[in-house]
Parts: sequence; C-alpha cells; structure tokens
Amino acid sequence: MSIENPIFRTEDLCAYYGDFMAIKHVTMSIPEKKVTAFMGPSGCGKTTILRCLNRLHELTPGAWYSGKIFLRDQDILEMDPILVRRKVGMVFQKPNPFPTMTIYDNVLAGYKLLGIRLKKEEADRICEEALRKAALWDEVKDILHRRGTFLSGGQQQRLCIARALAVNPEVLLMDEPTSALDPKATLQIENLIVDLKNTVTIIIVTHNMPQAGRVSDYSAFFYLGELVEFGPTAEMFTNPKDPRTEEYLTGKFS
Ligand SMILES: Nc1ncnc2c1ncn2[C@@H]1O[C@H](COP(=O)(O)OP(=O)(O)OP(=O)(O)O)[C@@H](O)[C@H]1O
Repeated sequence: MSIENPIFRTEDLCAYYGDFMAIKHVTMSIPEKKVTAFMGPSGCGKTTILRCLNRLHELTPGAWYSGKIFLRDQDILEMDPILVRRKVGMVFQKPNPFPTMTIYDNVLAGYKLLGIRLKKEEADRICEEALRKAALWDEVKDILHRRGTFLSGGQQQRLCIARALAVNPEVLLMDEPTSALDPKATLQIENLIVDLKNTVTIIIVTHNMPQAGRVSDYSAFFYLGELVEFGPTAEMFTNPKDPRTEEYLTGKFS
C-alpha cells in the first residue's frame, strides 16, 4: 500500500547476523504521527528491524544490513548515528532507568550523553515537559531527586518514555513496552501511546493483538523475516489478505 510522505521508508532491506538473514527484502513505508504495530510470531525479526531503524542493529557484533533506510528523505547510513538515535528514540521491553541517577537526571540523561549543557531553568522546563508528556509529572514532581529505580515498574517505564521524549525525537520505537507490566500499568502506557501520537510517530512491537487493536492505526505482520502484510489495523484485523496473517490473528500459531 502507498503511504504519502512517510517518515520512514525501507527499500529491499535485508538484515543479517553474520551470514544469517533475519530480515528478508523488506520494502515498507511508515506513516508519520501514527502508531504502527509490528506483529508476528517469536523470532520473525520484529526487534531486528526495529533496531535497524535507529542504527542499533549495527552495534551487535557481526550484524549488518543491505538495502536502504530513509528517515524522511535522508539515507540513515549517511547520517551521524548519534543524530539518528536522537531523532529516533527507543523504549525497551524491560524498564531500564539508569540505576544510580535521580528521576530528574534520568529524564535529562540524553542531553548529558550528547554533551549538551543546559541552563538550570531550561533543564527544569525540559524535565517537567517530558514528565508531563509521559503522564508521570503529578506522581513524581515532589520526588525528582530520588532515584528512578525507587518507582514502580509502570512508573519506571513512563520515566524511560520521558527520557526518550526529552530530546524531542520524531519517532519513538517501543519494543514490547508493556510485557513486563501489570494490567493497570499496561493500560496507562496504552493511553499514553494514543495521546502521544499527535506529537510523535510511534512504532510498537507487540505480541498482544488486543493491544495492537487498541493503540495502532497501521499494522505490519512479519513471518520468518518477511513482511507478509502491511495496512490499516482495522482492515488487517477484519480482512487479512494473506492466509498466514489470518492464521496468526486467529491464534493458529503464536
Ligand atoms: N544477536 C543475535 N545473533 C544471532 N542471531 C540473532 C541475534 N538476535 C536475533 N537473532 C535471530 O534473528 C531472528 C530474528 O530475531 P528477533 O529478535 O528480531 O525476532 P522477534 O520477532 O523480535 O522475536 P521475539 O518476538 O521473540 O522477541 C531470530 O531467528 C533470532 O534467533
């Protein structure tokens, strides 16, 4: 399907670990300011392709890719990888706030890593804005100088989302962001994802089909490294075009 003005476009993307091809000839466009879900059975390559999009894949020893990835119209291989990761933030499966840092310092950690020194008022403002966007401000505004690891799992994940948002990314990659959380914390993150899509493009890897149905506008279904189907989630869920998508959606394999 054609997407007008996609934020990401891949052309014949193949990703490898040594000579093992984990992603096979994927050509796809990701719409801007929407939520796109990457779905598929375990080992089909969802995390691998996600990590290609912000050049984390190449940090795994022996890992490489062929084909092209464009962020808007720029080939990401021609960009500074640090800039790519600033524009394309990531939230992982397990909340990973920096354990020795306070909540405040965690939110601003991206600036420190980039070597950017902020004035106190600016740092305070960015911290508050990011925590508000991550729907965490009210819960932590009086304990900003306590360690992030003191928070609950769901709060820690929202702290990681705040940390990713603080540097104003254009895209947020989320790799199974709720799989380690209880139902209440999961619902909070899902609501947050829906709220955030007006300001940032989101790509979420999820095994949870009801979740993909609740939060995503578009879905991509991968199988054995191939992109089998891509389209509006509502359409894919009600009328999958490929029998493998249908089998996955109806729980015939997981
Ligand atoms: N570091 C690695 N070295 C070698 N092979 C790897 C590595 N990481 C992943 N793979 C292989 O690449 C393929 C895709 O893995 P990937 O983790 O991207 O799948 P996934 O769809 O995200 O799986 P899951 O849903 O279980 O997280 C699998 O066959 C996996 O074994």
